[in-house]
Amino acid sequence: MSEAPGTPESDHPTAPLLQAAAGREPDRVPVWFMRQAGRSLPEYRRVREGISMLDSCARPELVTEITLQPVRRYDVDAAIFYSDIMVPLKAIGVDLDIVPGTGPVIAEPIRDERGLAQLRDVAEGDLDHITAAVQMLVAELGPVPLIGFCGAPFTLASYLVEGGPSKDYARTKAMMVGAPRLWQELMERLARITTAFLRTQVEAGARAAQLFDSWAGSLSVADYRASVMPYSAAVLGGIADLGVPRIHFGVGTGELLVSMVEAGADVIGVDWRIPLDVAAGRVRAAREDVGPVVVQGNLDPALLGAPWPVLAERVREVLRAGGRVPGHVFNLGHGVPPTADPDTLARVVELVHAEGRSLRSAGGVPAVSVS
Ligand SMILES: Cc1c2[nH]c(c1CCC(=O)O)Cc1[nH]c(c(CCC(=O)O)c1C)Cc1[nH]c(c(CCC(=O)O)c1C)Cc1[nH]c(c(C)c1CCC(=O)O)C2
Repeated sequence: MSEAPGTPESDHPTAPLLQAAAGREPDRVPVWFMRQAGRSLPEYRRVREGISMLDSCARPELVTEITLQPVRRYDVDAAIFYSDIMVPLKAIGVDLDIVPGTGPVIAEPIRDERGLAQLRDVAEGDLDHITAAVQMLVAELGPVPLIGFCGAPFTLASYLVEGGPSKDYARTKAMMVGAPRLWQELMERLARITTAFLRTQVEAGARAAQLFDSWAGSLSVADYRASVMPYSAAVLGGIADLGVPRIHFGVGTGELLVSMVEAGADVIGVDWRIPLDVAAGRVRAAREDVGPVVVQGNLDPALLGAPWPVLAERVREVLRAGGRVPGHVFNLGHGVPPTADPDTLARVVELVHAEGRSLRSAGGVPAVSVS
């Protein structure tokens, strides 16, 4: 943690991602894809051969190569650090694996006070491989900003309590409402661990940070606000001093967007279930004090398999809706599916860059000029 924070805007003031995140109008609509690095790319499958997911995350040269692969292939406006939300837990010694085709699996799920002992704070040296990987990466990336990320406490808790992926999060929610003190302790520990993971990435050179609360959309607003939001707010607040834009994302969060912004987002990630301008409108209507809302999203990833003319029209629709919001970062509504055709993603990037600006101005709302 001896690294001084970078100078996020001043060294590359024109990075479109950072401009859009600040509510300015860049020369082109920035675009990147969640899970742009990974199994949809043949070059990824090649370098991962015979190496487990978690091992690959512990090798800085491999992390660098895999993170760069989509940047080389597509003209995306950001790289996202190749890692996993479970990596900081692995780094503090939690016995877990990432099982191909299943996802994260926990050897001893956390169900009581005793289980909590697995979650110690991050100590000096635990995240050195993360620092090394980020430093190696930013040296190669040049002007393309790196986005650091972490899983939000609720999404991580869902894996730790269930023991693996879940459809209903039944044990997690039962603990949340039935054992509030245990829940609080679990969430506080996770907030500290994930904050350390995120700070490490930003201090090593990441120029934006995304909090993935992928499964928060399973919660009611009341439960989210009472039992989840304070801990996400602690993570987002815990990196506020670093001065990088914070993106807050979840799936199925139409009802939670206002609370997620309140938790501390500079950019709100939106899935495909709600148009971007409607999402921004909800936030502004509820919270006039939050300032210009910047959105990220929100093409339905399933549509990547549709015939190009149909898909292209849907991309334009997203750009028009984003054009009615003061800042838009184009993305999918969730991660790139493993079956996605990389050539299709390349065409989406081209289209966003070619038509994004004019579709934005056709959208109807004058650009907010900050500078
Ligand atoms: C769901 C899941 C997790 N971890 C894993 C899964 C997938 C299980 C499967 O489908 O086989 C395991 C995993 N995670 C990752 C990989 C390798 C790459 C790939 O499969 O594309 C694999 C095999 C990279 C990753 N995993 C993650 C990233 C970073 C985010 C990104 O690239 O956008 C990467 C490269 C983050 C992650 N990791 C997890 C979540 C919920 C998130 C947040 C993003 C989301 O909701 O999809 C838990």
